[in-house]
Amino acid sequence: MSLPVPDPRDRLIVALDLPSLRAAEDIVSKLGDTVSFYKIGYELGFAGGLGFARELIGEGKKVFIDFKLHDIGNTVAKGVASVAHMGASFLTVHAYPQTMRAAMEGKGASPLRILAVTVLTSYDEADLAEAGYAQGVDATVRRRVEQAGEIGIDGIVCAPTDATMVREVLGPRRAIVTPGVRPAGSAAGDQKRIATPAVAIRAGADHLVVGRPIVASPDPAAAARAVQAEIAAAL
Ligand SMILES: O=C(O)c1cc(=O)[nH]c(=O)n1[C@@H]1O[C@H](COP(=O)(O)O)[C@@H](O)[C@H]1O
Repeated sequence: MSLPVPDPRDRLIVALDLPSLRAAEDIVSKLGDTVSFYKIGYELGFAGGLGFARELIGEGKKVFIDFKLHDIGNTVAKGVASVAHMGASFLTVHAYPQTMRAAMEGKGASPLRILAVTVLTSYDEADLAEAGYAQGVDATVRRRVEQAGEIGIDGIVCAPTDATMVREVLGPRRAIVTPGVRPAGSAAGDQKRIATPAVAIRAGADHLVVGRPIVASPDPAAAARAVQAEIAAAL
């Protein structure tokens, strides 16, 4: 059995990393029907964005809550249950076995999909070593994906540069979501393990998360359409 093929528009997830509801409403209205899937993380989430997430869901948009949960199992499971009640489509947790198990238990029979974050795209070998990990990026990602697969996780968040290996280890049935996506010529910012939309799709990503190259663009809708066109051409 393989994954249901996402609607092509749902392959692009726009990260609403914005400081206020007003800024988020402005971008969502500029993006209009072009974008169907939004990610809400720390910045907007802690600025009233969870109510906005419910509004987006009410308007038929899909919402990815990206709070990268990691806590004791009971706290994770109950937090996940609350996100499931919101009607969100995706939620991130860090790929620690206890945390992943608790999250899968907490979502119950809801359609919420739990995504496990392997090694952040802003980390390179030196960052991982500084954080006390003896293994390098590849080995850490591989081990976490193996564990996520054993636990029966719904999907993985990884760098586009890891996606080929992740697909091999994970098999065809679970989702791969890649941030760290940069259209040719756009600034990397703090991202270290990046690739273009076409490379991410060809490596096996199901969904791409793009923030600044779209939300900080003078024409966000044109920037989103350009990413979607590159995705469509690479499929
Ligand atoms: O879980 C995530 O979405 C995530 C994981 C990761 O490893 N790297 C990463 O950049 N992200 C998120 O993806 C988005 C990328 O935003 P831009 O770098 O502006 O495109 C941000 O909202 C990050 O929080």
